[in-house]
Amino acid sequence: MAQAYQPLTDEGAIQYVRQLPGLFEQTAELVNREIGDGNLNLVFHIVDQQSDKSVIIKQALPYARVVGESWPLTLDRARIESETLKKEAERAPGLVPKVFHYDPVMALTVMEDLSDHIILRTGLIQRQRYPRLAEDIATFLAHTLFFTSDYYLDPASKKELVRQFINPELCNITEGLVFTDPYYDADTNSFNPHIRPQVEAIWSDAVLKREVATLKESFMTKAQALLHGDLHTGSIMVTDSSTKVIDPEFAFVGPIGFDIGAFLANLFLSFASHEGQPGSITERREYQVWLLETAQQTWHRFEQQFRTLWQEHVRDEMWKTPGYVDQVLQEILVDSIGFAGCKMMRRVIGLAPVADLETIEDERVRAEAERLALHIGRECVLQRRSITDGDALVHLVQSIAAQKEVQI
Ligand SMILES: Nc1ncnc2c1ncn2[C@@H]1O[C@H](COP(=O)(O)OP(=O)(O)O)[C@@H](O)[C@H]1O
Ligand SMILES: CSC[C@H]1O[C@H](OP(=O)(O)O)[C@H](O)[C@@H]1O
Repeated sequence: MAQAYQPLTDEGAIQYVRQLPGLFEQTAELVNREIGDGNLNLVFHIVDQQSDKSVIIKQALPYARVVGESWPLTLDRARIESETLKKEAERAPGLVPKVFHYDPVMALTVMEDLSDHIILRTGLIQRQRYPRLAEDIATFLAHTLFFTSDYYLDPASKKELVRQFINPELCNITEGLVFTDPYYDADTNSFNPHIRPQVEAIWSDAVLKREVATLKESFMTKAQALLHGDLHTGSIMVTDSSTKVIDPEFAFVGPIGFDIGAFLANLFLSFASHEGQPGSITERREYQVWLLETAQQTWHRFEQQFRTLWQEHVRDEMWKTPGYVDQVLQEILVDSIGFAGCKMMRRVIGLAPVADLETIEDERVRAEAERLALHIGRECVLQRRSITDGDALVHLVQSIAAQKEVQI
């Protein structure tokens, strides 16, 4: 075990897992590849060529990988990630990778290798359909969020949970990159020059910015439940029959709608991207229908499961008042749609774009998809309070896409 933090080399990662009890035989022929493709961390894939047994080591760097050493970042995010994965495994068994080992000094987690899965975003770009996706994500959301909220936990345990998952540096990234930088001419922004008029319209839209300001305040103050904190389609790995949620280093106790909104936003970003991805119009339209059905089903099944958990477990007598759960769920839906809107606009205007849009090679074609994403994002923020169910949400997205001239 290392006495001081150091980033692992390829060989160091092999030596590290070799000395951990219970993982590999002494005779194991270990090979290693660094496969990290995210913005922040190192990820090593280590395989025993004799037995085919494999593990993943994820190690935090003391800075944000995408920017470099000029952006220092806490190593505590590795603790947040491993402790969140363990909590999620208790409440949503089978939907997260197993944690084998966590090392606070090396800021690393050794976990189950999910290389038989692919990153959902990649699957969506390839227009794959995942029959279990809506149900599994709804289950993950309903269970992880309900059981870490005041609706279930006693007040002292809930406040201890808030303390355990104080995550100021990672929250600060979201506060900046999601809720502030896209709304002015920030240095961190990076967008397609063909959409500058639409981006400038957003910068000067005071009505929109007041609504985003409200959502930012909710993100910072509404300590409802332990969130994953970054539930985009790059944080979900899938096969036809399995769904796993990875990468909860942005976890903290925040508004329930933030996780739901992140997932919906990324389905809608994929929806917009298929305006510009290659393929016949029929193929693309049919896939867009599947994406919207998945969004609708995710909300529908989340709501049903959350209601069931509420009926069985809600703790406080006042919250058993008839109609209160309906009010709570309506507020969660409105928050989710608002956060979804912000999450869409940040991926078009700000740092850290998404491959769904970036893989559209022709930048004029990409601009059309990006304008649609901005338009959906803006309307989600502005119209969120008038939406009462998943059907109405899907209808909103469809009606925006159906407009011939997309104007912001
Ligand atoms: N448990 C795992 N099994 C297999 N591959 C993984 C696993 N965890 C991460 N990866 C791979 O590493 C990549 C980066 O991981 P991620 O946790 O998203 O890192 P970051 O925090 O830097 O974004 C993922 O996109 C995925 O390809
Ligand atoms: C400088 S961090 C940018 C961006 O990256 C994170 O995503 P991931 O760790 O999955 O790559 C998060 O969404 C941050 O906002």
